[in-house]
Amino acid sequence: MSELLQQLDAVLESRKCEDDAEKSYVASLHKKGLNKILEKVGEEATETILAAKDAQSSGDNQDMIAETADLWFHSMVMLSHLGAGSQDVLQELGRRFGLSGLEEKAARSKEG
Ligand SMILES: N=c1c2ncn([C@@H]3O[C@H](COP(=O)(O)OP(=O)(O)OP(=O)(O)O)[C@@H](O)[C@H]3O)c2ncn1[C@@H]1O[C@H](COP(=O)(O)O)[C@@H](O)[C@H]1O
Repeated sequence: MSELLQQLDAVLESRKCEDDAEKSYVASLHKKGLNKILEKVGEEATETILAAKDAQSSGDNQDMIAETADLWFHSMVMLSHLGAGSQDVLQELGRRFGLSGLEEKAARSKEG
């Protein structure tokens, strides 16, 4: 699965050199710039929340899964636009793996 994210990262990166925004959605986002990309991330986050509420009442997860894919994808475009990638996020999740969220929070408040 991480291989798929890596492949998608490479495609997103290559779209920075694609001049024809008519041919590529990702190139069009890179060209419009960070504000447009962030607008899409916010829009997809809202759509994911609404789809999750619908999934709870209908018992059908399909739309929620599709909206989450849109959110992940646009977040990956954001990372790529700023010179980061999904592997950086996976590394951070790996670092946190097995570390209880409550323990981590308690350690943070002791530090502060
Ligand atoms: N995974 C995706 C992906 N997911 C969603 N989308 C596009 O995201 C767009 C925005 O979704 P919306 O539901 O908001 O659609 P919309 O209302 O038409 O969008 P706006 O007019 O508001 O911009 C749609 O056009 C979707 O097709 C994606 N576009 C591309 N990819 C991947 O990125 C690769 C490169 O894409 P291109 O750069 O277009 O070749 C593709 O091969 C795919 O692997």
